[in-house]
Amino acid sequence: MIDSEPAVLVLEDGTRYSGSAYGARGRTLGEAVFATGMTGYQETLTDPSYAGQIVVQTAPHIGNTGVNDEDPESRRIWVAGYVVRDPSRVVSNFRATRSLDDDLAGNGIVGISGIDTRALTRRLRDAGAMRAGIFSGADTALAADEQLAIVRSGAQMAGLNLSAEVSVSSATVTPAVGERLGNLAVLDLGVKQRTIDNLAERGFEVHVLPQDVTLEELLAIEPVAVFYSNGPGDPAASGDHVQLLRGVLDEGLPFFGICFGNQLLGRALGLETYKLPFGHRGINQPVLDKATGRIEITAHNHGFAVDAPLEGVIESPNGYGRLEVSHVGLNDRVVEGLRALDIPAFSVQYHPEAAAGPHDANYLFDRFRDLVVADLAKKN
Ligand SMILES: NC(=O)CC[C@H](N)C(=O)O
Repeated sequence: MIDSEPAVLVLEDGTRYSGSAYGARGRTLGEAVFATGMTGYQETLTDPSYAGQIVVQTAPHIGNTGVNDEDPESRRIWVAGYVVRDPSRVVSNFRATRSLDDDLAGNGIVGISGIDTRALTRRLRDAGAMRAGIFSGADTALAADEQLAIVRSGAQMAGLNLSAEVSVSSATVTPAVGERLGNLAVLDLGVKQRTIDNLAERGFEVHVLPQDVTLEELLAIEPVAVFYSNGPGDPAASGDHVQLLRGVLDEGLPFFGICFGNQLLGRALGLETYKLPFGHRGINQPVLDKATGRIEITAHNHGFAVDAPLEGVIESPNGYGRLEVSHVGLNDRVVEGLRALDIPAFSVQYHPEAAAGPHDANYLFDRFRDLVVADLAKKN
């Protein structure tokens, strides 16, 4: 269903884009960011790392394959708002059970269509990610300066802790596929389904734990290793998760972290994180794996990054021995992975689970399994 009810997107710098209401009607606030994937809108919408963000799709035509029940990465849509150029008028796919417009409306997600997403993306690229609001339905009657004041009263992403919003409230268990290696403690900061699947396929019994779990509760499941997931928010506002991770590392447990998990490993080891001007969001980002010299095309979704020298060995300021940057983003030379040299811990800033593709980085789950197997052999 496409209609022409008016809607407006307002950026905190005062820029306004007029378009049509898409999805639910009303008002929504969030940080405006752009995502460059040509495919995978369902995976984008259901990625918990997008909580608190209004996502702009740079691909102009969205919704062609509708919405199916197999591709979601979590139990619901998490974006705060959705911006597209040209929504598909027809749904054409054998798996589709509904249209994207209906799915957004059903989930209460306020969107806007018919705006110049290319101009908007250039604005966000030049001025940086910023607070924004979408106003439709009765909220279009608000005066422009009133709408702008509402946008400017919204939360800044820097300093925001959103983990409690997205995490499970009680533990869930996914059995290992094939030969069982042992229990894996996964701290759920917004974990994606494909990550759980990949870990289970490597022989882990995957225990997804609430984000406020204590070290004692975590150790009580007798994990052979610990994993920290991706997730929304500013890693600098996640002191409790960093403390928990230091406890895990002090126990000598092998550790793997993805995205938010990479930023928290960096902080646990004593490095700083910082906010990127507009971030990396898409499925076509080149990354160098320094260990092999191989360049991978990878999926990204991050607005913050770890601050560390790209070359050479660093001494952990927190006493965890030597560490190095393992992966480098080739578009802007941003840290995309960390490896500790004296403890069994590593992490990547990007997404080896890579829904909706590409799968170049899938080997990282094997690397984690190998690390745990070696650790178990050493301890036995
Ligand atoms: N996907 C993620 O884990 C994102 C991590 C963090 N919220 C960031 O924006 O950088």
